[in-house]
Amino acid sequence: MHLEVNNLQKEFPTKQGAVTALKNINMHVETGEFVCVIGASGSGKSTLLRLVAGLDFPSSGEIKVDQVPVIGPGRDRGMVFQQYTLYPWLNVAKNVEFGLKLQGISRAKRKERVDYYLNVVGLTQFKNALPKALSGGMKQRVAIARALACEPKILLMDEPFGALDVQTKETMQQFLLEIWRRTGTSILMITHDVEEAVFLAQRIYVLTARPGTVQREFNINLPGKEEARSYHVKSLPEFQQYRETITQMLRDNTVEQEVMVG
Ligand SMILES: Nc1ncnc2c1ncn2[C@@H]1O[C@H](COP(=O)(O)OP(=O)(O)OP(=O)(O)O)[C@@H](O)[C@H]1O
Repeated sequence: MHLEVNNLQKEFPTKQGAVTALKNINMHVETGEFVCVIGASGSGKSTLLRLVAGLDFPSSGEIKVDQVPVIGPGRDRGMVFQQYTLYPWLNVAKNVEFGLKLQGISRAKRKERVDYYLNVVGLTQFKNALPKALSGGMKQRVAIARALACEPKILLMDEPFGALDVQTKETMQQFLLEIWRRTGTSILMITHDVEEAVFLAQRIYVLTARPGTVQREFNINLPGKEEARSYHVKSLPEFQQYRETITQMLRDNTVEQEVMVG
């Protein structure tokens, strides 16, 4: 899998004139990589992910997955959003199965995949439950299983843990790392949480705000990449260093914006 974003630009027409949400964005994700995009509010993170997902079109530039230009949504890219997007009237298993049905996959194969991915996310016992009976973290695990079940080339995640409480969020981050290792899936994730990005990603793109441009790319080298990484990593000086550098970068950005507006 090779995802590339070349000279991407996105403008939105408004009554006050065009707003440039993204400008000259270049980035890539390779097979099995975990990449985060971080930026302050308004830096165009969601816009970027929507473009990669094919839910909107760039004003210029292009996005390719394995050399094929993105011209709309496709099963090569799985999406997980911040808000739980489960069908409330379908039970957990049927939610996971939904996309497979649309793909015309046979009943036997569907059952096999649903069972497999429910096991991956640890929700086998809840397969007959309706979403309303699940906690926020569990709902998000169903959403991840649903996206993985379609076996996309890359998982696109838009602040997937943004609506969860701190405790659940930490559990889900650890859990996502385990899934990533187990399935070898490639992940492109948007977040505004520096600690989350440094903990999860192998590489981080930091965006500036208005217009969103890539300010810097970081390779995150922390111990425990191969084996299960634990939260102890957060107390390492290297971790703190990454966190402080990126936080400062975002802060400077925000201050510049405020000065410009003021
Ligand atoms: N449909 C739209 N029409 C006009 N402007 C838009 C539209 N969508 C986004 N924008 C503008 O583009 C910029 C980037 O928005 P976007 O939501 O992608 O940022 P973000 O980094 O995801 O922000 P947040 O973290 O607050 O969600 C903002 O200035 C926003 O106002």
